[in-house]
Amino acid sequence: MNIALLGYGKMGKIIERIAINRGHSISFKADSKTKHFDFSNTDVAIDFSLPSTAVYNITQAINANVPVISGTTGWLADYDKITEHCNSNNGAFLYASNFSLGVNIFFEVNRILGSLIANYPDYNTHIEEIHHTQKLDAPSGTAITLAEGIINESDYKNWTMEQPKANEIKITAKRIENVPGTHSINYNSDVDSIEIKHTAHNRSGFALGAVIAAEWIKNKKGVFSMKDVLNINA
Ligand SMILES: NC(=O)C1=CN([C@@H]2O[C@H](COP(=O)(O)OP(=O)(O)OC[C@H]3O[C@@H](n4cnc5c(N)ncnc54)[C@H](O)[C@@H]3O)[C@@H](O)[C@H]2O)C=CC1
Ligand SMILES: O=C(O)C1=N[C@H](C(=O)O)C[C@H](O)C1
Repeated sequence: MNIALLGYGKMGKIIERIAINRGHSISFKADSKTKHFDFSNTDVAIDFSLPSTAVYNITQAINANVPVISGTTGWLADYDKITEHCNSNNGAFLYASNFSLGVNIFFEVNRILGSLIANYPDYNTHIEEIHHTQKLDAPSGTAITLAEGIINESDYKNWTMEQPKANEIKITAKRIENVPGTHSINYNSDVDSIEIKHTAHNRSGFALGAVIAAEWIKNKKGVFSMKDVLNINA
């Protein structure tokens, strides 16, 4: 399969290596200097770029009738606009805040724990994410997905990075040199605490998940998530 890399930074380079190891070719690589995207020899596009460029990149791929997956975070205010554009053009699009298998399992554990603790209001909920210092957005897309997972199972209505109100989940974002991505959810009461945590040791898990998603979406139409790729029905 021929893959276009929309974004050739830390993630784009690892995706290239894993895609080639799995027998794929790179049709073109776009970075901040690329003026024109030539999708003529592309089966699937993979966008890992910047919060400010993801919407443009995804739109270009959809307009060229090329299935596109995006791992770029920090642009989700436009998610509904993109899914409408995809559906009205009979395109194929998949966004995941985190492509790693481990985090997608973690999302399910988070959801189940959130639904269990929802019955016990003595526990205070706190999400913490830690990333490298080059990260442009905060909180991380993964932390937002984790918060939404808990909100869907409980009386929480929102997340915040400020002082939380009673129905808000507090998210703390820390930036530390070279950390690929660590997420933990802590439930704390006066008598005990429960914590679940996912630690990425490097970026290969994200990149492998993105290539697997690209292989999966080829020849499909619609808007998808990693639940579809990994066949998670929980
Ligand atoms: N969903 C997931 O599993 C993961 C998501 N991410 C997200 O992916 C994004 C990229 O992460 P990194 O590769 O670490 O960042 P990076 O800063 O290393 O790379 C971004 C690349 O985008 C390029 N770029 C800038 N303008 C562009 C344009 N108009 N078109 C195409 N490319 C352009 C830059 O030249 C740079 O090479 C971030 O939003 C990050 O949060 C990162 C890791 C995993
Ligand atoms: O910017 C990163 O590096 C990462 N971004 C994603 C996010 O915002 O959740 C996924 C991963 O944690 C690495």
